[in-house]
Amino acid sequence: MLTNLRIFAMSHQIIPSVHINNLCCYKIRASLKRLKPYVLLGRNYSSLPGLIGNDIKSLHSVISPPIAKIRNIGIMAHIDAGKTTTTERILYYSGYTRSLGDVDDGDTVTDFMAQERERGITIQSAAVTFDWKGYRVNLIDTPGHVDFTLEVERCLRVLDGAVAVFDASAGVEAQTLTVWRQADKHKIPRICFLNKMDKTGASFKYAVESIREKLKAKPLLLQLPIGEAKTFKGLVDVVTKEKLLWNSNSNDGKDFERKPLLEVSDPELLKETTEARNALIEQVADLDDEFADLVLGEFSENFDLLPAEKLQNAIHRVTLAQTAVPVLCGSALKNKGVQPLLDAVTRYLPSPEERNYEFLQWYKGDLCALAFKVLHDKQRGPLVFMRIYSGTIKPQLAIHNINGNCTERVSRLLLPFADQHIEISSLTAGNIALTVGLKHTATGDTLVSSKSSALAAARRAEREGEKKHRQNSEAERLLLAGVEIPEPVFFCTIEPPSVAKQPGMNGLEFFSGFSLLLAHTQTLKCGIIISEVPNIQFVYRHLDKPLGDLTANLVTVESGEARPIETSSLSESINEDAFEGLPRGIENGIHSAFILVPSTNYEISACVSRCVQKAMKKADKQVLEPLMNLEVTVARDYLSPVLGDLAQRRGNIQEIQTRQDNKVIIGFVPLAEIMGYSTALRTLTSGSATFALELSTYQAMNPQDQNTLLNRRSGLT
Ligand SMILES: Nc1nc2c(ncn2[C@@H]2O[C@H](COP(=O)(O)OP(=O)(O)OP(=O)(O)O)[C@@H](O)[C@H]2O)c(=O)[nH]1
Repeated sequence: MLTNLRIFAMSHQIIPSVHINNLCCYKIRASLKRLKPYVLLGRNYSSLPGLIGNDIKSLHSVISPPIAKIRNIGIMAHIDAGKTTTTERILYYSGYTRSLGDVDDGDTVTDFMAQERERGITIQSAAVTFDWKGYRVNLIDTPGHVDFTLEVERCLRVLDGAVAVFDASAGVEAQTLTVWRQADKHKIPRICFLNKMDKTGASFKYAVESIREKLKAKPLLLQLPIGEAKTFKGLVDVVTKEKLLWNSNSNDGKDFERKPLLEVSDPELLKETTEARNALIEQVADLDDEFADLVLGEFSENFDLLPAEKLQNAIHRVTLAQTAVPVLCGSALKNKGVQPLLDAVTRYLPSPEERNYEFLQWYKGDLCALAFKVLHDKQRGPLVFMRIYSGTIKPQLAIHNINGNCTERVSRLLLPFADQHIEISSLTAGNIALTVGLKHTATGDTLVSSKSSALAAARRAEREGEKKHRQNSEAERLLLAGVEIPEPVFFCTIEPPSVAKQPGMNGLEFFSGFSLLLAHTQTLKCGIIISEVPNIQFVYRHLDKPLGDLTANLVTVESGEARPIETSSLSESINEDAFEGLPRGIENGIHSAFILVPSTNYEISACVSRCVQKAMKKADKQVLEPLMNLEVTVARDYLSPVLGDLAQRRGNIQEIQTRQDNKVIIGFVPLAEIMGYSTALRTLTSGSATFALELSTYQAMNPQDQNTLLNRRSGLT
């Protein structure tokens, strides 16, 4: 099937074949969102010369801040946890916007793509740069859909720290697990923000427990909520023993007061906070020897005397070592808790120089950058987002692309602010830059100042490698690791709806370097709209067991009669590896036959195909199909119909958990049975359920299902 599809793509050269690498995670939310028609930005971001808008405070004041003052941060979470809302508040409080954007109204800065506005979800990561209390924060808003896991991965690998946002009523959800694992892979220090503390069902305790249990992380409770759900009105800072209350008359949350907890006014809260602080001190002391010495020495008699700063420094070290995660809480929507979150970002997450990037020593201050995202701008051409690890980048600088082995020139250098960009004259290590003029740079490419600089770095890396007796190849040592693309589970062919749209398809060739996204709306980012995704094919596999002998008979067909002209046989047992190459081998054979024997007519192709089918039928084959992990969160009332539906889809339910008022169904389902599930689930549950899917494994199909599949494939049914 796979081979056939590829043959199809090959023989129709105008029709590119695209592999969709995303595992699907559909979430039923459209009904919950007020889908507004696309509106232009309500705010003006570009009215002043130099691309900078009225609403944006000048960034020119500190173009290249000291590296210790830089924070490259990502916000990651499950869909709908409130990343975009939190980002909007961050931009507002940091002074770069003058009004609060609202995802429900479709006017946020970070969700600037029309599609994102319409659909109310974050598809494309937008890099945003702002300042907070003397720190430069480069913030990448990462998407929450598993569909866009690749986007998340691209962004995560250039971050020095991340904020994981949770819906406090749901705790750790399926996608949080995925992004958490990705952050683990890239060793990114994190802090947790329990958002939506105002929401019905919000539970600080439940959310903290789920972090402990599901993420296997050690939560450091730096704050406690004052009230929950409807009664949520503020926070307690456990480290300083202060309460933070937001002025109920202020509708933007800018005004809040920080007051020490006093025995006279808050005896209960003070007691609770003192206990929480003592527990925190003990927990941190267990993880940090320096702090343990301090606590056990000077302050062992009375933890109250321990200065907040000493505790904060120890929390910073523990966060960096990733032995525990600070936990904060609030409600972005109700404008509570975001400023303390920003303080925590600058206080606990690392600066670029605190990350241990081994390769930096080989570049010795020369330019070394990683292209982590490429966008295509109609006017400016490719825009390359890059993280600068060492050296300085300037406009008109020629830079060498190690992966592409080419040198090209940066024409302009920009600082990214959502879809607005500020032109600058240089940018140093630790920053995230946006460059114009690099036409051959693709996502994942390593960029250095020159070929000779790359060679010098390679020599240093080699010497270091010898010292450490490492086996890495030169390329491995020199290149920053590329983005790992998950194994595809779908293949499809994309055709333009008409010849007129054909030129637009040429954009597909950019996909190797640009972001490939196939959204539910089937709108490709390069601007091609296709009405539906045709020919979606699942990837089936064949079991690794001997398949027996194969014989291919070549026959001629005369007057409807087949007359054997050649018989060739493979007498050895064939295992999976050989088998996988077999269809391609036969295909190649056919092509060669046409070339070598021009007189042979087209019947040979059909004949060989029948031969192979016959031979394969004789062989003892087993088809493996992709099996997905499925997690459905559904209100109790709808549990039965959802279970009934899953049974019909060959679902295998492992566990049904209770989460607040909801049931969480955990199990497996074959991918082939789950297509169109979002619509079915929406209908079954009146739009109240959500689900997440992830590839689990490939499982053997039972003989009946396998027969049905093979018959369908061979056109018999
Ligand atoms: N009650 C409550 N709702 C919130 C809060 N923060 C966000 N929301 C709502 O939750 C929904 C999702 O918010 P977003 O900010 O779009 O969430 P997101 O995580 O960016 O979602 P994606 O972009 O799809 O990944 C919206 O309807 C918000 O209004 C909060 O603190 N409390």
